[in-house]
Amino acid sequence: MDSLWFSDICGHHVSPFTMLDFDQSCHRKHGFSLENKLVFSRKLYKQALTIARVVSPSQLAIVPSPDKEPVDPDQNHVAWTSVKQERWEGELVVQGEIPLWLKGTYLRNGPGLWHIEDYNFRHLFDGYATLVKLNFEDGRLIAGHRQIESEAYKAAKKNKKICFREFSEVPKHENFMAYVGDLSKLLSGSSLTDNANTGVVKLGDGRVVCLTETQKGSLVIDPNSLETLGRFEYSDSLGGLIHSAHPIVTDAEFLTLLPDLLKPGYLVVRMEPGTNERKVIGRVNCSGGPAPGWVHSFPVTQHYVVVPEMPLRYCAQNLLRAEPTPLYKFQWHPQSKAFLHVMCKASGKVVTSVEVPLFVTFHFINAYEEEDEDGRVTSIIADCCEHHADTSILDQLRLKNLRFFKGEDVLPDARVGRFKIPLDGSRNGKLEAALDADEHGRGMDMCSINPAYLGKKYRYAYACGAQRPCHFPNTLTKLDFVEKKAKNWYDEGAVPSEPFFVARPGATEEDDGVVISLISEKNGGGYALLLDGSTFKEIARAKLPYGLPYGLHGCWVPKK
Ligand SMILES: CC1=C[C@H](O/C=C(C)\C=C\C2=C(C)CCCC2(C)C)OC1=O
Ligand SMILES: CC(/C=C/C=O)=C\C=C/O
Ligand SMILES: [Fe+2]
Repeated sequence: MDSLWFSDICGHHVSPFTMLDFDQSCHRKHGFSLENKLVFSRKLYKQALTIARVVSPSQLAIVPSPDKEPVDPDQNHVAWTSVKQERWEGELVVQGEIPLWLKGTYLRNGPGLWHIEDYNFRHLFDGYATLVKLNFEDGRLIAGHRQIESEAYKAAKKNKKICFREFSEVPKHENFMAYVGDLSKLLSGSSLTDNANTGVVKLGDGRVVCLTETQKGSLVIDPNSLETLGRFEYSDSLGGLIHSAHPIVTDAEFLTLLPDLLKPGYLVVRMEPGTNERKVIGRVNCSGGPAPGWVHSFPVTQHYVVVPEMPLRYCAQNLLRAEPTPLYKFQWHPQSKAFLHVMCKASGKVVTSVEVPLFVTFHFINAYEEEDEDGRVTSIIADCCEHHADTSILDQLRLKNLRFFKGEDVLPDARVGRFKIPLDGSRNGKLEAALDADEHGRGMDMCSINPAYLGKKYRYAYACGAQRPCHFPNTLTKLDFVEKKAKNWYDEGAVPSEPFFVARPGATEEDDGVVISLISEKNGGGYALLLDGSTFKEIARAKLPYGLPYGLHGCWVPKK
């Protein structure tokens, strides 16, 4: 029989199993068989064996061993537990119906492996990237996951220690001279990670790239095999080490922001499909603060790029530190104020810079232009998942906080923050909630929209909200900005990842499509979930052979 390198789905130990051994082992230890627990019939075993790719033992150099995962059941939710093996692929049993028009691959990236040997990482964003795929065709679903082979991941496996600077983790130095050497490597960027664990985008030319906040962490992958094909080399000489983790990517262009830490500001750049060269659209100088604000994401309208300047700013001193600070590589500068800058995409001119109330956001949702009756643009609306100008969400995403949940309501409140930016020369913009945050349990993050409405007036967004008490966004929510209402989906104890909207080809209604999410369950299981974009009711789910760790952002690769 083909042998599959499987770890125990219940996280007890790691060893190679045949599929049958795997089942028997589960039965021995837990009193249930894989068949009962995972709705895996013998027939499906056979199917899985023919479809599943055989993984060589050498690919499993790093897998969790039992003593490294927390033993307290309150602390080992599969969402915050390292992925159980390097890779897997197989067909899933579908309950319900996958629409026949849904043809293509949903890819989701995220930090899925949070330890090297005995060393456990501290922050959610530190984990080595795990890429997941859900390939839909003819109502069937083939799923898979695979570790991204970044230099940082390969070096960690080889040397059995962290070798590059991650979000909060820094390689340990043997002595002071090694630390000084590392500082010089930091300036050149060579000590920064290329662990592309944040998102994945499909460029207009079809290339699929995994991304993180470092420019060197732009890695091209094969969307079918999930193999890492190599680094995406930017061929321009714009330099810099970091960029926004969320470029705006359409079939026509790739837009991103390059923060300038030396002369505080941002370059707004554009790359055409089929090229690797970013060209500068324009530059925005910061209006306050010693450094640019963190630009994890930014919004665009049809004619403008909105450059956010958050008071949560990059901090050169914190970048150099060996131990994480409470705000990691950032610092909170309320006195430096918050601004939004609006740049014309065609001319690169900054048409306005307005001061806005202090805010904290990872994710902008969308933006659009408002016009007067003569068709003149009078203002810009920009929506984001806003954390009430409170940076404590960064601390809440430490693994010890995520793993330790005793039922207290500790998730800081968030809302859909709606900015109004006047274009009449006024110096101030407004920030208000777009709807009553109680509609979505005062949790708000990880959003998506119908991509056809990017930069245009839109009505719906999909995001993660909260059913309290909770310590992490635990619902999927559909936001209706016209009715100012939300529809919520909830499964007790489950951690859903970003709801991703895929429009039905030919649809004329904004919400005509499906919403895809991957759910990590409290019993260690997991499933792919499909909701109807309009009713927000479940239309299909498919159980995975084992639950996957939490993931961040995804993209859709339609079948050619
Ligand atoms: C959110 C989110 C952040 C994330 O980031 C990963 C990395 C490696 C970030 C690194 C850095 C900064 C955030 C600030 C500037 C320095 C640098 C070290 C590049 O993944 C996420 O999802
Ligand atoms: C998981 C998350 C942010 C991810 C950034 O990419 C936020 C969760 C709660 O707000
Ligand atoms: Fe993000």
